[in-house]
Amino acid sequence: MAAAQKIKRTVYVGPFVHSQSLQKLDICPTGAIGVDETGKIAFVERDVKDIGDVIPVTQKHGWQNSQIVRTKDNGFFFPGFIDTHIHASQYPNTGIFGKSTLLDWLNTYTFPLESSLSDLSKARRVYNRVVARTLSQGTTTAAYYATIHVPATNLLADICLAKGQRAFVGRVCMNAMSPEYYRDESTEAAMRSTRECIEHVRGIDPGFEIVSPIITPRFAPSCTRECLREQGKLHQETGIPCQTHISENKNEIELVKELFPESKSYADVYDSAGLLTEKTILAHAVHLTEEEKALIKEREAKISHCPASNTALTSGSARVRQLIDQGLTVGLGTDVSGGFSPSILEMVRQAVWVSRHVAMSDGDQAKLSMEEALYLATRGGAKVVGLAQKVGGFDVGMHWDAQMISLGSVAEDGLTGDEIHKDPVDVWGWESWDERVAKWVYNGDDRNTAAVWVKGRLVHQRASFRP
Ligand SMILES: Nc1nc2[nH]cnc2c(=O)[nH]1
Ligand SMILES: [Zn+2]
Repeated sequence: MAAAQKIKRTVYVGPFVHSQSLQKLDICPTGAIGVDETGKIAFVERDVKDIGDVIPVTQKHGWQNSQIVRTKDNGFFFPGFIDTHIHASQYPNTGIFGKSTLLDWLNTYTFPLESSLSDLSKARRVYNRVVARTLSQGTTTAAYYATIHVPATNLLADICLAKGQRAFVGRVCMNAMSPEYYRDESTEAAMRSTRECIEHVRGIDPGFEIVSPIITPRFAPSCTRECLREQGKLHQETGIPCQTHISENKNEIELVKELFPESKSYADVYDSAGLLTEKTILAHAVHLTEEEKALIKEREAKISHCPASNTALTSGSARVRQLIDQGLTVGLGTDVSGGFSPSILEMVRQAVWVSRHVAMSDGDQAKLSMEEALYLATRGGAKVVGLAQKVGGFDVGMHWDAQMISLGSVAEDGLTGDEIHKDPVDVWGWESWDERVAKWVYNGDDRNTAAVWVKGRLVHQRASFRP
């Protein structure tokens, strides 16, 4: 099923930027990165004397016949973004939430839309669009929620694989507190459907190299105890990762207390079902107690911070700086369509903004820096989805999951080539590299994403750009 595309040995020449650590961006203005036929980084040269002449570099590595791809327009290479929480099925609702909060938002907007994806031709249109759109925004890995429908969920996995996006594809499990028209009939039915989706992915990508299944109990209120336990058993037996929501909204937390009175906390509901492990992604985590944070840390479960969604649904402001300082592993999630944008670059901004609002009440130590937010979008996200050895940075041996950022191009400014050349340094090109990255983070969008690769395969390019 995978579109077999032969990858040419390629040297990516030009500046590159990636996270060295949480606080530190590594900015290399004179780089050349060699990517082999398996899509892995074979070498990283940092000091290319003459960026116009890479023959010495290719000779040094015996790569004379390789393809050369260069940055343009004051651009740079940056690791692909990792969206650790996105509902592919909710894409048509992006931006629609009114004044609702979580529980009425689910009933008003979300369940009717998700239910309509039983229509496979609609699912095909929606899923083709969401995968193409997220790739165009530089998202090379996404942890997707689909719907309860097996054929549509399998189709999402097919589309991710065909378009080359690294993805975790989850069939949503929900056999309780959900509308009659949109729920799993029983635990047995839910488990059967979940297994069918897992086997489908095994059939199209046996090593789960690009697409992986992910066990997806929607959230505690939408699953019976028995259903949670069965999913926990499957998670433990197969080692297939798991994703769910936690502690997003205060009414939701009260509901969990009512539904699971025997549990010490929301986190404990998942823990006692065997669903809290180092392969679990917990979305939101806005209102966790100290005990819950300690439990999540002990289990090494991961957190997807969804700042846009938490603001849109007025769920609250996650103390993300505190979560990180307390040793929890955090990545960013768009949470489309609770979140209003499918762009992780937008989530970088939103994470910074939310932390600044927290800082206005809690003090400056709550602030997340731009460098830290970029780390969460890349290496942090890679840790959350269990791919830290493969993606999120430009280290030798890692996969080439990357985007080429292009700044100040002619088309974006609406200027002609002549006009640009008359005044080439006025808007772009005069700043320090730190400032250039900041200008991209705070002003950039998909027009700056010239090209995107996953495991060395070109998976998106802007119409005006030919590598
Ligand atoms: N944001 C969000 N929270 C949820 N909790 C349960 N389902 C959902 C969902 O679809 N979106
Ligand atoms: Zn969500």
